[in-house]
Amino acid sequence: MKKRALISVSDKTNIEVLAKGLIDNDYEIVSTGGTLKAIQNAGIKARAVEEITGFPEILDGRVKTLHPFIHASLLAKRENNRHQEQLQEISVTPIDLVAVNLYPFKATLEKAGVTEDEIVENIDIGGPTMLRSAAKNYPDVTVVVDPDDYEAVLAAIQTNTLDEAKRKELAAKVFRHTANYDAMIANYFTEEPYPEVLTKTYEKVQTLRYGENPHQTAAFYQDVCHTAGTLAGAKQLHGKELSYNNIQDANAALEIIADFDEPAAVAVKHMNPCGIGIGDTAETAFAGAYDADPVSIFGGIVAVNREIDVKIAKKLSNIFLEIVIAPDFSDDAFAMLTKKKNIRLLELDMTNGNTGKQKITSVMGGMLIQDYDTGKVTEADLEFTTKRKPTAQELENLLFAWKAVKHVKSNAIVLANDKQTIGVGAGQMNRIGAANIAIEQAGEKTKGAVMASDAFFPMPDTVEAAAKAGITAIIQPGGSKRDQDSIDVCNEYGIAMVFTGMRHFKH
Ligand SMILES: NC(=O)c1ncn([C@@H]2O[C@H](COP(=O)(O)O)[C@@H](O)[C@H]2O)c1NC=O
Repeated sequence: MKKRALISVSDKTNIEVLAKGLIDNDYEIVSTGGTLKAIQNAGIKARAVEEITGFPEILDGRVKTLHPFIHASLLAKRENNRHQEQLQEISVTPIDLVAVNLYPFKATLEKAGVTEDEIVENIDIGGPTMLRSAAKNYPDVTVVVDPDDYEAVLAAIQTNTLDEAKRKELAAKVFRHTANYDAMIANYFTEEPYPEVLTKTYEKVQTLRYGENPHQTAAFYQDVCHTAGTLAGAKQLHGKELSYNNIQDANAALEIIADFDEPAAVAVKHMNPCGIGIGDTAETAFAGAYDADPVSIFGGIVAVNREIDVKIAKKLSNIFLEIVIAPDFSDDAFAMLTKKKNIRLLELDMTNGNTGKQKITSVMGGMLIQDYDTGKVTEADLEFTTKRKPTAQELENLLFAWKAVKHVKSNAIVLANDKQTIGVGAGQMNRIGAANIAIEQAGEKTKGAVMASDAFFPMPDTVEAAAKAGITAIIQPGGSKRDQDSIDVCNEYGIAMVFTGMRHFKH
């Protein structure tokens, strides 16, 4: 007796290859409306599903294969006599292979000007139902959801090697596929940012050579939707594959640059900025980021939010860098940078600053989710706490330093002057420790510079250290029981201190 295959596909790629291969291997084909037409147009024999069900396609295609005859023929166990008798009682022939792919829900969501109706109509119901029935019955039924698998499946049929293990692999792929599909639909319907069940879904971008260290395995996954403006949406123009640490650092660079509208450049090492510069042009911004710490930038990652021209490329070429990210590279800049085999160049339109809505951190046994820290302060938000108010120049530096310190691991202190960071104290277990590192790094440049602290000063020691180093203005959240002690020290040394009322912890 001939075997029976049911083909019902939205993406009709290579459908004739599959259909012909099956016919050559003594299958008969049953198919739905558009798929049947495509198969018959290729000169291949196939029967309409209505012939099997005795029921017409109705409700504009909402019901075509949703029929007990179809699901009985998919779910009946071959070794189960009762199942076989019941099939005979209703005169239904078992189906041995199912090739189904689903209505393009994701592509529909991403279509410009799409209507709610169109989105809802692209929720496939009959397809997943057949896929799941066939996958559940994998010991007896082969299920193919991916057109890329047609050839391998045909080859296995041909060589009689389509065993239960292979059918189980195909079934697992189906359940991952339908879970991903349903998660996209669930997320489309869900407005609640923290629903009782979280159905995030990700697709693999690449298996990485190793993780944070060579003895760890790793892979990079991207959100199935919304990758525009993110690292996952970047185009790699040159260089070898990104590593796990590259991805983390590049992401940190993008999160920082997203906070700046004006020309800005950032150099990142180990997820902390070692230099941030802004300016009237990308060239001056990069000069600032470079001069901020010409030592640490070595082996780092640079992101610039404007086109990289040949002048910047020349400077970049003089340093060993892992990655350069920019919205564009001029032709001569690209030619110059690509002479370096090891540098990776990523093109990314970062103007919309899309870092994604939520930040996820894994913890043992679960995960934490929070909004991205998109908090911003302007002059109007500041509380002027000291006798001396900051000058216009100091104020500009303070607001710049505040943007920078937000992206430094806590406890964080940033010193800045003249549109560039000059000292960064990151990730210390006490605030004075972070301040001392920043002050030491800035050296003589501290004179007349400003200081930003990501959280309040629990005691006035950091202010005292700032005063001794020649810092003239400080920005910090305020809110400590001992704020007044810090204010008193500022007044003693003529330092202008402002409170933001907003904390920027980053762990
Ligand atoms: N409603 C049903 O009974 C049904 N059965 C199969 N489909 C889908 O219809 C598509 C194929 O349709 P056609 O062969 O008419 O182009 C496939 O993506 C398949 O998953 C259905 N459509 C949606 O639910």
